[in-house]
Order: sequence, then C-alpha cells, then structure tokens
Amino acid sequence: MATTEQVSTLTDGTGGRTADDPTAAGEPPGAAHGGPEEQAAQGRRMLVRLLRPYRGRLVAVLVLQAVGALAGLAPLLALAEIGRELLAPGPADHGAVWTAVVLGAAGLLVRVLFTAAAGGCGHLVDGDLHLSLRKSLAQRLGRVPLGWFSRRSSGEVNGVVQGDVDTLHHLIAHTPGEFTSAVVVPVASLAYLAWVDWRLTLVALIPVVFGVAVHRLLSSEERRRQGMAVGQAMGRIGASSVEFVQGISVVKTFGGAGRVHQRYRRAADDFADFFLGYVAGSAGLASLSALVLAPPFVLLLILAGGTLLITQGAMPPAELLPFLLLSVALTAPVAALGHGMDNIHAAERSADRIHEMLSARPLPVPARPALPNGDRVEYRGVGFAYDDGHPVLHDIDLVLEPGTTTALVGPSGAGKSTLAQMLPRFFDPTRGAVLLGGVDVRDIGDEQLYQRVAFIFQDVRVLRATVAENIALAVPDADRSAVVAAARAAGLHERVAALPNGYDSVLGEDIGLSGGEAQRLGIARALLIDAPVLVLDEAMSFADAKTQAELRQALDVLCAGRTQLVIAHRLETVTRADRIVVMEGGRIVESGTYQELMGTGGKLAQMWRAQHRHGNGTHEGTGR
Ligand SMILES: Nc1ncnc2c1ncn2[C@@H]1O[C@H](COP(=O)(O)OP(=O)(O)OP(=O)(O)O)[C@@H](O)[C@H]1O
Repeated sequence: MATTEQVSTLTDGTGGRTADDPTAAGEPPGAAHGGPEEQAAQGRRMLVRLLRPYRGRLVAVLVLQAVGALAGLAPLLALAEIGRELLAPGPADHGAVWTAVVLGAAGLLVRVLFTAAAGGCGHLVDGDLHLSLRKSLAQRLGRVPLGWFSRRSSGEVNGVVQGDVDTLHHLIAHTPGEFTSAVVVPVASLAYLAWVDWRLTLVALIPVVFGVAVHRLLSSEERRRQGMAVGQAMGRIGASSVEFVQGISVVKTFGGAGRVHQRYRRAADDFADFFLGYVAGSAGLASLSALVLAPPFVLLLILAGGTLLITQGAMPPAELLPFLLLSVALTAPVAALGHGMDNIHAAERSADRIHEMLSARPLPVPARPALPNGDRVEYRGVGFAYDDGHPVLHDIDLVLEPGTTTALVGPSGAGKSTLAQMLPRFFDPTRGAVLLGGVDVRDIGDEQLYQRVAFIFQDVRVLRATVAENIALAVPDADRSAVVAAARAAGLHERVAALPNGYDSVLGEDIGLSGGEAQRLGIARALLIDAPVLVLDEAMSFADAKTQAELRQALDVLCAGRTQLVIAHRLETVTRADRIVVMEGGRIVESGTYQELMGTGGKLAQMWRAQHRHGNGTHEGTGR
C-alpha cells in the first residue's frame, strides 16, 4: 500500500523571509544543542525571540489583566469593610456601608470587562503568532531541499507544525493572565491585611512561605533533569509503540514480535522506574505542601491565630473577617505555580524545536533564473556529503546525451540514488556542479527545472486528494482528457474507471493504491508533465511477474525518446541502455555499453555472473 499524505500548504514555495519571520535575526542553522540546562536556556531565548514582535500587545494584556485582578478584589474588600463596619461596636455608618456596596459592585463590573479584554487580546496575539509561525514554517518547508524530508518522518514534521505551535497557545493566551493575577492579587491582599493587622498577616504568610520554599526545592536543577528523563522515557514508550504499529507486517513476517514486545516492555519498565524515582523524591514534600496550602488548613491557622489575638484583647473580633475572606487569595497562586511553570517549560521546548525547523537551510533560489539550452545533462566534478566529513560521492563526471538512456548499477550504498537525486535538486552538490542544457541546475528556476526534469523514485507519494488531482499534481490546469490519457498510458485507467466516483475518488478514503498502482500513478504524473529528462528508480521487487510486465510496458511508453537516468534493477534496461555506469563507494568505477563492459570482464561482468549463479532475472547488484 502506498503512503498517503494529507494535502497541506507546506509546498507553498514562495520562499524568502517574511517581515515577521522570527528567524530573521537568524541563529546559525542547526545551532548546537548541549545538555538539559543549555537546551532550557536555548528554549528560553527562542521563546523570547518568537514573542518579541508581540511585546507591545503582551504588555497591554498584562496591564488589562492587572487592572482586572485588582478590581476583582474590590467585592471582597467591600465585604470585609462592610463586616467590620457592621460588627464594630456602636451605630453603623450607613454612608460608608453604601459606599462599600457601590465600590464592590463597580469593582466586579471592571473586573469582568478588563479580564474579558485581556483574554480577548491574548487570544488575538495567540492567533497572530500561530498564523505567522505556520506561514513561516510552510515557507521554510517549501524551500528546504526535497532530500531534507527523506531524513525526517512526517510525524516529526507534523509534531512541530501542529503540536509545538499549539503548545504555545496556553502560554500566550492564558499564562500572562494567570501570572499577573498570581502576583497582583496576593500583593494587594497582603497590603490590605497588613494595614488591618500586621501580626495576623504574619500568621497568614506561614503557608505562603512554606509553599514557595517547597516549590523551589521541587524545581531544582536535579529535579528538572529527573523530569526530562521521565519525559524521554515516555518518548521511548511512544517510539516503540509506533515502531510496533508501523512495522507490524515486517515484525510478524520475520517473527520479531517477541523482540519488539520486549523493547516495548523494557521502555515501559524504564518509564516506571524513572517515574517512581521522580515521584518518590517529591511525593512527601508535595503532599505536605498541598496540605499546608489547602483552604481548610489556611482558615484553621487564621482562626487559631485570630482567636489568640482576640482572647488576649489585642485585636477586635471584626478584624478577623478580612483575614477569613482574603487569606486564601494569598495561597491559591502558590498552589498554581507548579502548573504554570510546567506550561512555560513545555513552551520553551516547543519554541526550541520550532526555531530549529525554521533554521533549516533552504535550497538557494537563483536571483536571476537562467533558461537551459537543450536537454544535455552533465555532472562536472560532483562531490557530495550528507554529513560534514563523510562524502558519499567523489569526483563524478558524467554526461547524459539528449535522448539516451544511462543505467546506474552498483552495490547497495554505492551512491546511485544520491547521484540521481542531484539532478532534480533533492540536494545540491557540495563540490562541482550538475548542468542541464549548459546551465547549472542551481541557476534554473524551480518551475523551469521541474518542467524539464521529471522523476519517479521508489516511494511514490500519494496525496489525500482525488485521483485526477494526484495525477495532475504538477500540471494543475491539465484538462480531464489529458489526465485520462496519461492514466491510460500508465495502465491505471481501468482501475480508476471502475470506481463509483472514477477520477474524483479520493485516495486514502475511497480507494487505496497497491505499490504497483502507486508506481503507475507516478508514471501517469510524469507522462502529464511531459518532461524531456527523466530520472527513474525502476525498482519493482514488490511486484509479481504480471505487474512487472505491465509496469515495464507503461515505462516504455513514458521513456520513449527522453533523456533517461535510470537506477537499473533489470537486465533489459542494462542491455538496452546506451551507457551503463557502474558505481562503487561513491565513485564511477566503470562506464560503457553492455558489450564493452561485458567484453572487458570487469565489475559489470562479475555482477552479471553472480546474478546468474542465483538464477534471478532481475539485477541484484543494487541490493534492493
Ligand atoms: N538521507 C541520508 N542521510 C545520510 N546518509 C545517507 C542518506 N541517504 C543515503 N545515505 C548514505 O549515502 C550513501 C549512498 O547511499 P545511496 O542511497 O545513494 O546508495 P544506493 O547505491 O542508492 O543504495 P541502494 O541501492 O541501497 O539504495 C550510503 O552510505 C548511505 O548510507
């Protein structure tokens, strides 16, 4: 079954950094990642950088929230003042009582209005940041080399574009409000309570001081490391379950279920160990802190302290009321501190991953695109390394004359795919150049290049879109008759026409494609592009003899008259090719026609003999 991907905007290759591109001030791409502390600091820097364009509006959110939180205290203060007035000995001051009632009600109204405004503004900032980040990510992903994706799973990319961007939501839309309230409300309450009676205020502060001390203990560097280890252990459980689910067929076929189960069990055991160690170190303190910060305990403490002061005649009984009403406001923010910090740490990690993706080195776009003059392809002194210091191609000199077929053969890992992928710019050479029609492919605009060079590699990507859209991917304005003609030539028409919705059937929903059908879809796509140069990996090891024969027929239609670079897996291609290029260790070790190379008894002849000993009709030298 072929891979089906969601249609996304990620191929919006408009390129260039936008004005609000958070990477505009750019850290070096792929900045080094050190230990947990360095990562946390890096995440913090990234977060600050991502939020910098919004700081004006974020300050406005903080101010609105602070006013709202202060106004929210007014009803409680009014209630406390009314109580003190009514409970005090002597006749009550009705004017003061009514003033308190009006101020309390006004405070409530202001709180509702300002908190709503702060929430609204925070969500607008969040929406803008989401949009800008997703646009920047889409633009960056549209500009990275195609080969960048082959090194990352779609789940990994989606995790950043969806998950990490979403993680920032709570931080932007809710945390500023929560933190402002967590500071403003206790400070204002404290000031008021200290004005009423400083001794009982000190008693009310006992749980707060205890809670803050415990929080500091629980967020030590050591605890953070333990927390990260728990997160990583959880990640390993996820990875081993994904491995199991994705590779279920291979696992069953080769009887590896026991081993994979074992890996999963080990990951789960590891997690349990890390988690128990993490919880055991903090459970006692955390429970004690939760108890001390709980409203019943706080009220009990206030009642005990207040009773002592009242019975000794050091405080009028009415003064106890403000403490009973406001002391809980002192402790609640401390209790919420832990969750708030967790959200911030999660956002820091997400910001770091987002920044890393935004820093992926884009494929350079020519400032003044040149037009190739003809279809002659030339590899001139090409060298390439995926990772610095580990070259996989060395000094490749190769010419593909227009209309000829060049077959690439060689053992697995020889560099055939890498060499072939240089022509459609999956990667650019680290040395030398690839030329099309006398022009370096780096100087040819994307559109021009892909009109001239079509490619079909083993893993034909299928989008969650209609069959017609999938075939006309590179030629979206192709009319239906052209799409049908391409499908017919590729041997896909009968299968599609038999579907209730025909060419409007959605792949991955109405219809799933087998490996051979996906290959045919790739051929139909390439036929529609009608590019004069074709890069082809003709692996068909998955197909039965009948499918192989049909695919060969379709490929023959596609290839006729075009300049072809073929990673060859079958004898027909090798014998019919105008030129065979044998690769080994990233170098061309032999090149010539079939007759020439077989005549010299070199590498090709050796591979041929080895293959015939196995009595196999397909070329095995590529290791597929
Ligand atoms: N995305 C990648 N990242 C890092 N190294 C890679 C990547 N793709 C290939 N390589 C390495 O580059 C070398 C050449 O690989 P390549 O796939 O081009 O060989 P190949 O001849 O096509 O092999 P096969 O026939 O098995 O596909 C190998 O050592 C391989 O491990």
